Parts: sequence; structure tokens; C-alpha cells
Amino acid sequence: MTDLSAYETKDALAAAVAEAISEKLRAAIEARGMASFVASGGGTPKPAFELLSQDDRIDWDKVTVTLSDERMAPPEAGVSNADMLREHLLKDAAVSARFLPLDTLSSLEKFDLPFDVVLLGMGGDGHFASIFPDGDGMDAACAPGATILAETIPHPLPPEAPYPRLTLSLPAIRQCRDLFLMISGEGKRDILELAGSDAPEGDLPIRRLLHDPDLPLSIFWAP
Ligand SMILES: O=C1O[C@H](COP(=O)(O)O)[C@@H](O)[C@H](O)[C@H]1O
Repeated sequence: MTDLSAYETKDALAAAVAEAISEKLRAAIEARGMASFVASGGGTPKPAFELLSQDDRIDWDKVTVTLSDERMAPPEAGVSNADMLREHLLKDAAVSARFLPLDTLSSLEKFDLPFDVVLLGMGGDGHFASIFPDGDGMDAACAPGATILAETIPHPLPPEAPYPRLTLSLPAIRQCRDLFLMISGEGKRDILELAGSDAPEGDLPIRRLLHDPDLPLSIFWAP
């Protein structure tokens, strides 16, 4: 398995992920005067975002933040990854970060690629960002010539967020200086091990990251 760091608790996991992101953002600012950060959606990264929001070692006004993926849902549905980011990251020390919601292609054109840090999560079905095992648009989102942003529709639609998605394409995600995968739970660890193996049933989206020797991938996990 690619460089997997295991932590005993979710708090220790969040602290390690927050520190790794902080180090990379500060190094990018030191080297190039600015930094870019792609944040994952979902629930797992919230504690790490809370820690980052208090990190005043980072010149947040030099940091541009966007998302790995977004749900195309009405605001009242309360499932927007952008809202989650505003609640848990874009406040306090991090309030001055520039946030580009993942809603239009034009917002992403403002990024000077490669991204400095991409943080991804993984669902229990082996999806990352909004690249799911089945459904519409998945192959197109992973194709070598894919545009930076892709539309996908998971199948079946997950009951907790039954909406079409916007996702960074796999070629866009690959354009990063560092890629962190943050995962918690024994079940997800099993999925990760399966996808890392050569077993046919491990042919899940996350395998595309695990089997890519050119990706600067670090995996962070806790039970
Ligand atoms: O739908 C999504 O799910 C994954 C995993 O979320 P989690 O709640 O199990 O941590 C997430 O990484 C992705 O960004 C999100 O949109």
C-alpha cells in the first residue's frame, strides 16, 4: 500500500492531516508567494478543517481554496460542500483565504496549475471526489483528455445526497504537488486494501490513484 500513515484516533488523524496541509501551504507561499488548496467534501475532513481554520502560521490571504467536488443541489437541501467549507474552514484565521466555489469552469481557470495540495476523501463504495463506481460521466471524468471539471451522476443516487455532481476530473487532480487521502473506519481500510490489490472486485475508482506510481500520494487513516 502506498505510504499509509495510521493513527490511533480520529483526533490524531485530524491533527496529522491539518499539520501536513499547513506545512505544504506555508512552503508554497515561501517558494512562490501563493498557495492553492483543493479541499474534499464529506464529513471526514471537518475536524482537520477546524484545526486549519485556527492556524495563524499560514498567510491565508495568499491561499486560494476550491473543492474536489460539489453536489448540484438546491441551497435548502443543506448538502453543499461549499457550505461545509464555510462552516469549518473559511473562518477565523482562514477567513481571508480566497474561495472559488466549484460551480463554473471559469472559476477554475483562475488557478495556476499544478495545485499545491489536493485533499481527497473516499466513500465506502471506493469513490473519490465525485468519481463513483457506476453512473453517468465517470469514464469521461477519468479520460486523459478530460476538461478540468466534469459532470457526473452517481448510480444509484446516494440517499444522503441524491444529486448530480460537479467534480474535478482525474487529469485535473493529477496536476498537484501533493495529494493527501484522508480516510477513517475499518470498512474503508478494507476497501482501500482491496483496491490496492489485483483482485477483480477491487476495480473501484480509488484504484486509479493507488496504482499510479507518478502521483505524490500520501494516505492518512484512523479507525
Ligand atoms: O460525497 C462525497 O463523499 C466523499 C466521502 O465523504 P465522507 O463523508 O465519507 O468523508 C467525499 O470525499 C467527497 O468529497 C464527497 O462529495
